[in-house]
Order: sequence, then C-alpha cells, then structure tokens
Amino acid sequence: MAHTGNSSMHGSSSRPQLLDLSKAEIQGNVEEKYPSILLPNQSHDISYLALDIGGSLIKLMYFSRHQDQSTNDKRMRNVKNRLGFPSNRRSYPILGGRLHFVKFETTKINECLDFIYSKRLHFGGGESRYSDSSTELNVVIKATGGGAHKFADLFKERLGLILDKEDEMSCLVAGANFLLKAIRHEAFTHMEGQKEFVQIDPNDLFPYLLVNIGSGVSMIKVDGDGKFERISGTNVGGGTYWGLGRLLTKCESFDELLELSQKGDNRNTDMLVGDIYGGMDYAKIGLSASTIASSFGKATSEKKGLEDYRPEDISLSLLRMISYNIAQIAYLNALRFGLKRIFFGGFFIRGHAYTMDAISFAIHFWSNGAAQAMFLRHEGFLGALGAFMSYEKHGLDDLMVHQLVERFPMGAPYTGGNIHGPPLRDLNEKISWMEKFLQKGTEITAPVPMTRPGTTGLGGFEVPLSKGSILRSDASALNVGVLHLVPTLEVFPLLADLKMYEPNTIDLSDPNELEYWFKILSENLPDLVAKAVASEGGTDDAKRRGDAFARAFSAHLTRLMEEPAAYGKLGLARLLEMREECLREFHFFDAYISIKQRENEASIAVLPDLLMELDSLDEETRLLTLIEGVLAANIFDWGSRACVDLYLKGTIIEIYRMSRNKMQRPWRVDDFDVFKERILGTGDKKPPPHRRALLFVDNSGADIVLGMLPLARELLRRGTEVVLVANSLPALNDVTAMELPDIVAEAAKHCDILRRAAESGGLLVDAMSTTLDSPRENSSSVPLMVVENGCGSPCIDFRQVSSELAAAAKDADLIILEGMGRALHTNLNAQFKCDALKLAMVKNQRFAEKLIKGNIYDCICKYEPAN
Ligand SMILES: Nc1ncnc2c1ncn2[C@@H]1O[C@H](COP(=O)(O)OP(=O)(O)OP(=O)(O)O)[C@@H](O)[C@H]1O
Ligand SMILES: CC(C)(CO)[C@@H](O)C(=O)NCCC(=O)O
Ligand SMILES: [Mn+2]
Repeated sequence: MAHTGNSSMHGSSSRPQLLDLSKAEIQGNVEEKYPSILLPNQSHDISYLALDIGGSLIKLMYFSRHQDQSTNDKRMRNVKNRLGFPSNRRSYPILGGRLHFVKFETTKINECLDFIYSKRLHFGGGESRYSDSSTELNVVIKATGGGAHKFADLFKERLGLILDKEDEMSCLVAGANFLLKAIRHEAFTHMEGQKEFVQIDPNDLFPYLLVNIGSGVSMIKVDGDGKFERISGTNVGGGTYWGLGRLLTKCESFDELLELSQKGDNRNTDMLVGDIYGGMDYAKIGLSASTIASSFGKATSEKKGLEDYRPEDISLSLLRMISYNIAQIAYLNALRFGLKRIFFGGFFIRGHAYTMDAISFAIHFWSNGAAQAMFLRHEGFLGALGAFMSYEKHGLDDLMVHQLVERFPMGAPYTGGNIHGPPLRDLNEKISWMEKFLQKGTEITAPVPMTRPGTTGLGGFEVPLSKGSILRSDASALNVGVLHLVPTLEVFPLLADLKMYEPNTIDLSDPNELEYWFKILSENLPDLVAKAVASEGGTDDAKRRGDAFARAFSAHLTRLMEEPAAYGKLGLARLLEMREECLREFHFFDAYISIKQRENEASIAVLPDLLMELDSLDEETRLLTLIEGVLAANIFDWGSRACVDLYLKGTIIEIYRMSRNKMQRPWRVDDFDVFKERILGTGDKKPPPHRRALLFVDNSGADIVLGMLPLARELLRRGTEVVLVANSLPALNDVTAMELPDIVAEAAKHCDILRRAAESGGLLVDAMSTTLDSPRENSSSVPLMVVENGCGSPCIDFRQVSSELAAAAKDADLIILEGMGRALHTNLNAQFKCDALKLAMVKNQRFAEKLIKGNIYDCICKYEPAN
C-alpha cells in the first residue's frame, strides 16, 4: 500500500474520515519537503458511503446533506430566547441529512463504481471542488460482504477508496436491530396476499431469529445489540433459485424468472400427495391431496419429453421448493433455541408477494400455527446499513424513531425494487426522465383509479388462485424510500399516550375509502397544477415542471392504488403530505402564494370592523361569536373541491359573512357550553385563566385573520399567553410560521391588545426601536408568540414535531386545534394531557357522513378537558 501514511494521519484506521478539501492551503514554507496542509472547511470527520458487496448484489448506502434550510431568522432566535429550549443540544454530525439506498448486480460492479464517481461519493458527497487528485487521498470507507475482500484492490485502483472491512454477520445484526427499533413500519407479516405491519416494542425485541436469504442463507440468533450467534445456514438460497432457474428456463434476468413463476402451475412438475394417493388426502398424518409430496417429482414421467415442461411451471416449483426448504430449516432452528420471532431479510425475497406467502405458509405449516414469519421493508439492505452504522461518529445509533422521516421521491413508483440506473443529477434530468418514462403528451391526466389486485395465490400447497397478469413482479417490489434524518424532531410532550396515538382518523385500508380519496386527489390535480404554474410566473419552464409534477404525483397515486402498503402503512396524512413533497421536488415552493396574499389583505381590511363589533358584545356572546367566527372562517380551504367552487361565486368577505350567518347551534359536535364554563365560569365563580394556549392555525386569509387572531386576542386579554403554531413549510393555502409575524404586525396596527402582546412576545421587534431579542420588560401584557410545527403538510402527526413546539408545550395547559387537516383528518380522536379544543368546519360530504353522521358545512366544536 503506497500511502499508508495518510491513514495514520487521521488516527486509527477503524475511524475512517473524509476530507473536505475546499479552500485547502499549504501552510508555512512551500519549499519544505512535507509542508502541512490547512483544511479550513474540514469540520466533520465523517464518511458518506457504505457498501455490502454480496455474491449476487452490491448494496450501497450513502448520505447526503440537506441544503441548509434553517435560516435562523429573527423569529427563530427570538423564540429560542423566549422558550429557552436547550441550545447545547447534542450535536449530531449527520444532522439534517438523508440516507439513500441503492443496489447493483455484483457482476456489473463497474456500474457501481461509475455511480460512486458521478455522485462524487468517493470524496465526501460532492462538497469538494477537487476531482481526480482525490484518487491520491486513500479515503477509507466501511464495507462488508465477501466482495469487501474480493474487490478491495479494484476500489483502490479506480476510486482511491480503501475498504475498511466489517464483519458481515455483525453488520446484518446491527442493521436489523436499527431498523426494528427506529423505523415505524419496518416489519410486517404477509399471508395470503395480505400485508400487515407489525409494531415491535423496542424493549421487547430480543431474542429473535434473523434469516438472511442472499445468494446463500445465514441464520442468526440475535440476543441484543452486538449479541448474536450464527447458528445455521444453508447453501440452498437465492443464488440457487436464480442459478438453477436460469439453467432450466433460459431466463435472462432474475425478474424475468420471478415473473414466469406467476404464470406457472406447479401441478405439472411437482408430485402431490393426491398423485400418490389416487386423488385422496392422507388425512391420518395431516396431509391433504394438494400437499406437495415431492418437488419436481412429476418431471420423471416417461410420457413427457423434456421440452413439454413449461418454464413457467418450473420456475414456480423451484420458487416453492427453495422457499419451503429455507422456511423449514428456519423453523427447526427457531425450535432448537426456543425463538418465537423469525424475521426474513435478503434480496431473494425482493418484496415479492408470492415468495413471502410461500415462506409464511411454510412456517405456519411446520409450526402448526405456533410461529409466524415476518419480513422487513429494507430486506436486502441490512448489511449495508450495519456497515454504515459502524462508523463511530455518526451518532446514527442514537437516532430515535421520531427523528426519521421516510420520503418517497419521484422515481419510487418506477424504480422500486429495481436495479439502479444512472443517477439523476438535477431538476432538468428529473423532468426529462419523467417525460421519457410516461411517453409523450402534454395534457395533464388524472390517474385512472384501478381495481384492487387479487393476490398471487395462497402461497400454500394450493395452486395460485389468480395467476399471471394481475401482479407484475415490479408492482410487488417493495419500495424503500429515502430516510431523512431530522434530529430536531421530537414527540409532542402533551400527548396523553404515545403508544395509543394514531394520527389518522380515516382508515385507508378500507378499499372504498382509498378509492374515494384517490379520486378526490386526482380530480384536484389539474387545478393545483394551474395554481402552481401560475405561482412561478406561468413560464414555459414552470409549465414543464408542472406537467412533470402531475405525472410524478399521478404515478405515486397509481402505484399506491395497486399496492396501498407499498410505502409502509398508508394514512390520509401521508398522502396529503406526499402531494406537497412532490410539488417541492419540482421546485414549486409555494403554489398558493398569491392567493394567500390576496386573502390576507382582504381580511385585514375588515378586521377593525370585526374587532369593534366584538368589543360591543357582552363576555358570553363575545366568546360564542369568536368560536362561530373561527368555524365560519374555516370555510376558506383550497384543499376542498366544494369550497373552491364556492370561491368562484363571491368575494372572500361575502363568503365569510354568508358562512357566519349560517352558523346555527347546536353544531354537529357541540361542547361549547363546557368550554365556556371553563373560560368564564358559572355565576360568581371566576376560574383562573389558562397559563398558556397553543393555537394550531390552519389557513391564510379570513381563517387566521378573522377567525384565530380574534380568538387569540380574547385569550390574551384574559391573561393567557398565546403561542400560534403554524407550518414550517407551505402546504395548500395554510399560513406558515414565517408569514405569521407580518400578519400579526398588520393586525396589531388595528388593535392595542394584539400590539402589546406581540411586543411582549418579541414579534414586533422589527417595527420597534427596541433592541433585537430583548422584548420590552415593562410591557403589561402576556406575550403572543409564533412557533413552527415542523411540518409541511395540511395534517399534523404529533409523534414528530419541531423542538420549538415541544419546548412551547412544556408550559401549555390548553391546545386549540383548528381546521380539517389538523383537527379532523388527523387528531379528532387524539388524547392530550391538557385541555383540548378541536374546531373545524367539515367541507367534505363523505367525511361528514362517515365521521359525524352529518352534512357538508356542519361544524365541530369538541372540547376535552384534561382529566
Ligand atoms: N436483480 C437481481 N439480480 C440478481 N439477483 C437478484 C435480483 N433481485 C433479487 N435477487 C435475488 O437476491 C439474491 C441476492 O440477495 P442479497 O443481495 O441479499 O445477497 P448477496 O449479499 O448478494 O449474497 P451473499 O450474502 O450470500 O453474498 C440473489 O441470489 C437472487 O436470488
Ligand atoms: C457465505 C455467506 C455468509 C456470504 O454472505 C452466505 O452466502 C451464506 O450464509 N451461505 C450459506 C452457507 C451455509 O451456511 O451453508
Ligand atoms: Mn449478503
């Protein structure tokens, strides 16, 4: 090795490092023999890449940094000062980044080397401006699998990478443990075509049996982190299916072989019990006539020539033979050590429904129903993940489930489970790819909702029920998204019971429900695209991006219609979020920006009149009018078809008035009187005000200005601190935390209460001469503050909120959730540790019928005191 000196420069070789060479300078005398080199930008000694090079496939995991979005604006600094949340947080070297998963065929290792090169992963993810000189660097990366030994020289020669070899088994175990603890919908069962996610309690994970079906099969008893033993294995594995299958069928690819099996009928090749017993069961020992007595046993018939055996049937027989065999050995080993749980990984499974059904059936069959097979969504990436985690300094193993967000980028519906092609470098390449993939045509078409697929079959000894065309093998491939690491996310501390919490109100595993929401989203698409394109000036470029967005989102919808659990458990919140993410992916950062501005201005204009009207009312009427106002103003929702139609018929103020005039109690859910009693008391008894209220706001315009702000004002006036909680990123016409200070400042021009509270909360620092970050101490008002919620979606999942919201929640004793997304689609049934008020107008007929047995435009005022 020519450059061993380098690795000692960075300390031990077990702590590999990547160098950021930008702005590198020679320090001291250049004429010196070994002048030292200053690397001013080398801040983190972390690596970005890990490999698992197996006998059949190369699994690559790489890390990419987020573009720094945290602008650390004044609002944020102010919030930090006010709420005093920890500034000396543990710093994660990989803070704000993404983990990507890619695979290549080992025989095509050049594709893998090219991929690493083109993504500049061989010297730290494109951060360095240096290129070929990097080959002299001897950057060390973690690698596991047999290929880490076999191909070490190649990596050194071609990319200057030194492979630091990690033990394959310990990587598999580390990867599996991490996934089972940190990813919410990782493990699932698969029986008779039905996939069901299993929530594993991280405190009750061990012991388990890990069966990794790669080319060969390893069986590992896992007792804890780093505590394991390889108890068995078998040479009859994934390589056997592919290799023998190729010999017998002349198939050109693994996928082709798998696809053939779907059209197969193994009764032509397998000898069944019925074949031996004249069509009868051998009931005495529990074997039915359809049980396979001998795999390929029928292929001995002298009446048939070899060419009479169909490749389809051969592939199916082989797939069953190997799946059953592995499952049987796995079960016997589980029995040997008394292990109850068996997880199957490795790319032999390939997210293929029939393979999983077969393994599940076999485990069930031999254990007499006592054991159950479970599968992992990141099936083949266990080893690569383990290798990545073996870097000492990432802090990855400290990450918790609430700090990880899995996102499915544009290509997911197409490339899910497939071998990787060339990397897409920029937006333009993405759009071209999208255009090519979906052929020509510029019109935006909504995806046609498809009928739900049947299953590939029973997976048991029966012949597949619905064979062939229904389930393409690529449709059954499990998708693995990009893992976004967001260490600043926290669990909302006021959730009553994290374990019981389920944000989604609607169950999308009900096919009718699913179809309905898919139709809604598809129908809304052309209008959304028009808005998005307009928001970017309506240029040709914007149109092209809009078109690509529509195609990409439609593709997600179609994919999920085919297989609802493809991206993990599907909830409405996820679906709505995906739409926003997809917009952002095509650089539409705020599709509703001009609508939001217009509505804010129109509403601010009528605010003074409204405040005057309110102030003329007695306490009780005022409170009722305020709640009515919130409900009425919640009609402005660009996510609702019915409302968008409404907007065409009148101005925003006309609609607001009409909506308010129509308010009639009792509302469909009406706890107003209980809420009123808590706020105003009864008779002479005046209850103390709430200490701090968190107001989760929804839409821009009338909703925030004429609905929520006046309510906030009332609470402030009563001595309750108010924190407005708004989205971190735009979604539909929702108001964002960035936009709120300006809106509050405008409103404060018309109202002393708001002005003093906003001053006290440090929201008006720009408008005042007081020094930044030191709100007026002599202000007599309780503060009004703004925090971001950590979301970019119309819904909120309280398991993953921003740290500033979590900090604000510490002193809060009232939360008010407003709007359909946050109070109905999600969280209608959520329980909190403090008083909670949920306010929304239902702007969807089906939702109204289903959830509240009411009608569109019915209102909900649900109040649940802390118990
Ligand atoms: N596109 C593909 N090309 C080849 N094999 C595939 C493909 N997709 C799935 N497979 C299956 O996955 C198996 C490889 O799985 P995996 O990547 O987990 O193992 P490996 O690491 O290559 O093997 P080992 O761990 O035994 O060295 C193959 O033997 C084959 O059965
Ligand atoms: C050799 C390995 C560990 C390489 O991943 C794997 O292919 C395997 O476990 N093969 C099975 C060998 C046996 O135990 O019979
Ligand atoms: Mn392997």
